[in-house]
Amino acid sequence: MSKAVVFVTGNAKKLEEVLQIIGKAIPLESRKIDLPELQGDPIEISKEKCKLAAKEVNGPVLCEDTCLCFNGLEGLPGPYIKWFLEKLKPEGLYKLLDGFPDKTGYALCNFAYCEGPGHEPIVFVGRTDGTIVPPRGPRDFGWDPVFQPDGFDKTYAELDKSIKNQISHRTKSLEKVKEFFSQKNQ
Ligand SMILES: O=c1nc[nH]c2c1ncn2[C@H]1C[C@H](O)[C@@H](COP(=O)(O)OP(=O)(O)OP(=O)(O)O)O1
Ligand SMILES: [Mg+2]
Repeated sequence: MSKAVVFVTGNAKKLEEVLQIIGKAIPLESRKIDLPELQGDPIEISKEKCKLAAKEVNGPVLCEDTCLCFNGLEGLPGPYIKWFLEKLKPEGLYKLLDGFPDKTGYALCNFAYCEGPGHEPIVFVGRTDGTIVPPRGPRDFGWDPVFQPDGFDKTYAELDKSIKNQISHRTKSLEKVKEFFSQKNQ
């Protein structure tokens, strides 16, 4: 019998969304562990984060790392968005682009799956393109108020949760995770 997969995150809002998106497609347990904020290439970060999670849990784990990338800033803040958001708040994120005419950007979610300690993680990339705008909408989840996905006139924060969950970076990554598990369990 295969062991349950543990989704490791320290972020309750992330967990909430993951459970909404994944439904019953993958039976998940969750574990609240604050994994280190690594630096470098986003794919490498999610792999290393997942290895650390697998070590902590000593079994199969999923985790993800989320980036918000500004095209005008060559992809920054990217994986460092957590600290930028914490210090600058949503207003400051938009102001960062003062002097940069290109306000486009993208949200990136890299899920990683690791079978257990010593195994190489597999990464599933999900990306949603959009524009960085002055903050609008509820403040309950991260940088949602400043990200307006392409094709919508509302920010992630203003959109119905069900709409965000149809088009988000997280959903696109999880579609690939679901596909992987459905093949694996055949
Ligand atoms: O859909 C999202 N909409 C808005 N904001 C979001 C979203 N997803 C993550 N975020 C925020 C949380 C954190 O400030 C940063 C990502 O950093 P990231 O390290 O991946 O998340 P975290 O440290 O909160 O949780 P974890 O324990 O899973 O690493 O962007
Ligand atoms: Mg983190």
